[in-house]
Amino acid sequence: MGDRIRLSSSLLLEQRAWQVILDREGLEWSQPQPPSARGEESFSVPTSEIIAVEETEIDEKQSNRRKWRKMSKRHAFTVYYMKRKRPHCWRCKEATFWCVDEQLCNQWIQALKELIDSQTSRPKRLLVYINPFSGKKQGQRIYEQKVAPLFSLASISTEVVVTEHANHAKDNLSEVNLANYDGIVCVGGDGMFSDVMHGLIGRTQKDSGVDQNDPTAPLVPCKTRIGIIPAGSTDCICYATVGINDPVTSALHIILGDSQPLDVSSVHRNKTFLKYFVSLLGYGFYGDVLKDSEEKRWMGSVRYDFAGFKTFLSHHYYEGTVSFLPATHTMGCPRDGRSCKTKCRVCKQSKRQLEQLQKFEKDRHGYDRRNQWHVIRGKFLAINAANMSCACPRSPKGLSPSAHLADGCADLILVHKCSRFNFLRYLIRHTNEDDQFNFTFVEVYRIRKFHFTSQQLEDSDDIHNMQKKHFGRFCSDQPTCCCTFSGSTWNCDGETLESPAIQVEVHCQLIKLFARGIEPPSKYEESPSMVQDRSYVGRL
Ligand SMILES: CCCCCCCCCCCCC/C=C/[C@@H](O)[C@H](COP(=O)(O)O)NC(C)=O
Ligand SMILES: Nc1ncnc2c1ncn2[C@@H]1O[C@H](COP(=O)(O)OP(=O)(O)O)[C@@H](O)[C@H]1O
Ligand SMILES: [Ca+2]
Repeated sequence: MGDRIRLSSSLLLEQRAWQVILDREGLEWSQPQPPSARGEESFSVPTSEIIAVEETEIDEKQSNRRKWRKMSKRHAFTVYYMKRKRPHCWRCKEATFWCVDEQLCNQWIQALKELIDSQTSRPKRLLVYINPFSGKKQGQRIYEQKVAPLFSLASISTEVVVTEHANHAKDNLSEVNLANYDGIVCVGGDGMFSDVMHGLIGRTQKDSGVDQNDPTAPLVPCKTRIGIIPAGSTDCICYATVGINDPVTSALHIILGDSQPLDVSSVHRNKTFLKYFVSLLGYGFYGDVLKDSEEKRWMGSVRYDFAGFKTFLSHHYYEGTVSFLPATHTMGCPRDGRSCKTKCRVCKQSKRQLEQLQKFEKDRHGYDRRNQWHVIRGKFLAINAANMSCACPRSPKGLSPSAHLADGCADLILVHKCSRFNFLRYLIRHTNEDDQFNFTFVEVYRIRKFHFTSQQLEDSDDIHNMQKKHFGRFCSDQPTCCCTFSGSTWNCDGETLESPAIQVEVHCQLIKLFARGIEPPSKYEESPSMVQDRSYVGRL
């Protein structure tokens, strides 16, 4: 839309006349002479929050109403826009404006359409993957009833794939023509997102000739954004990037073309790529909870409560060595209370400084005096690497409340062996305002890379080294070693991963989501209150 477009007309809304103005900034309507009893009434919707405009069909009943009979011809258009219902929760609202003649009505529709088209970050074609078995098995219903009508209102064309097996989305993404789509949408939980993300990252690396098995290879960032329609059991990734697990809100973030960069961490064992994660990589407690709950899938999301209780009672600890490279490129730290918000400055600055640091390291062939690895040997109840806060309905502040979405760091949380009572106190602090890191048995570090080796593997390595010396065999070089270990399992974004030794590296802003991070509360207060409070989709 050109700068020249500015419309200003007197139009009817809810049987009252309003002065309505449209310019590049957005749409505004106010009472020309505010009745003193009501006070001044004025409403505005920024361009970035206008969803669609449609010519309004006028039914007989409406047109026969006395008020409308005064108008020679009955022409109206409806504007659909986003409204903040409560913090982080968005809805699609509508306002119908009546015009004196057809020409004026068309002029308004045309101008609004041009304005919407000028929003180039909005997707027009989406590839949608639905896991019909996520969470309460409502994925398909949620998509068809709450999301598809909004996509069609916003003139977005979709290709929908209902998955038939695990890894279906991942396999499919290795062959589709990505140029045909402006984004990928996954309907499901964290596991479904993981499938889609692995497909997209794997595809991008393959197309760019990058070998994912090489732990030192710089990965190529993915251009296509991913949208998450939450329909899973935990929905941590959606909750921590949007602030709520609500399908309509997520659909609106997609439609309005939001973009939130996200760090992705890679997990390798020696020269073998194992997995990526964006939220949690957890060994010990969270790994055991996940492994136990996988056998109880039929229970739905309560499986986590059962498995959580059982795992808590079993109180297993695991011995091993953690070594990590602390992040020196960021001004944030895990206990500074500066949580990641929309357009986060910590993330922006960290990315810039990380690029400088990486250039410096490259010039010096990896050598940097600050690159000091820390080594901690111990008995751990839990080892958690949180790439983001990991907030979810079970823990609204998350495992690491001040972790950032896009700073190139993860927060490494080490929970040392302690009494059951103390571990319970630690867990409970995930659900209240108290600092869960304020315990002598808990350590937390902001890191770029970390390694873990279980005690059993270290011991068997010693034996193997001896064997190698005497017999020339060395089986622990293999990713799937012939030995069995009584170690824990990794919980990698809700997917189980078995490996007694891993190397993890954070890749700053490797992917982008249709989201905008956590909006500060002031945004909700700014949201316009509406004359016409009919929700288009809220009732569905
Ligand atoms: C006594 C009180 C105990 C309260 C403990 C609260 C801690 C809750 C922390 C939640 C863990 C967040 C990490 C998210 C993991 C998901 O990826 C994963 C899989 O989610 P999905 O089923 O795919 O949606 N879910 C779980 C529970 O491991
Ligand atoms: N049609 C399917 N049948 C079985 N498993 C599937 C199907 N589609 C996807 N999956 C797998 O289901 C797992 C869990 O999915 P997710 O959406 O996270 O549900 P939940 O939140 O209930 O765990 C994912 O690992 C995904 O690969
Ligand atoms: Ca991060």
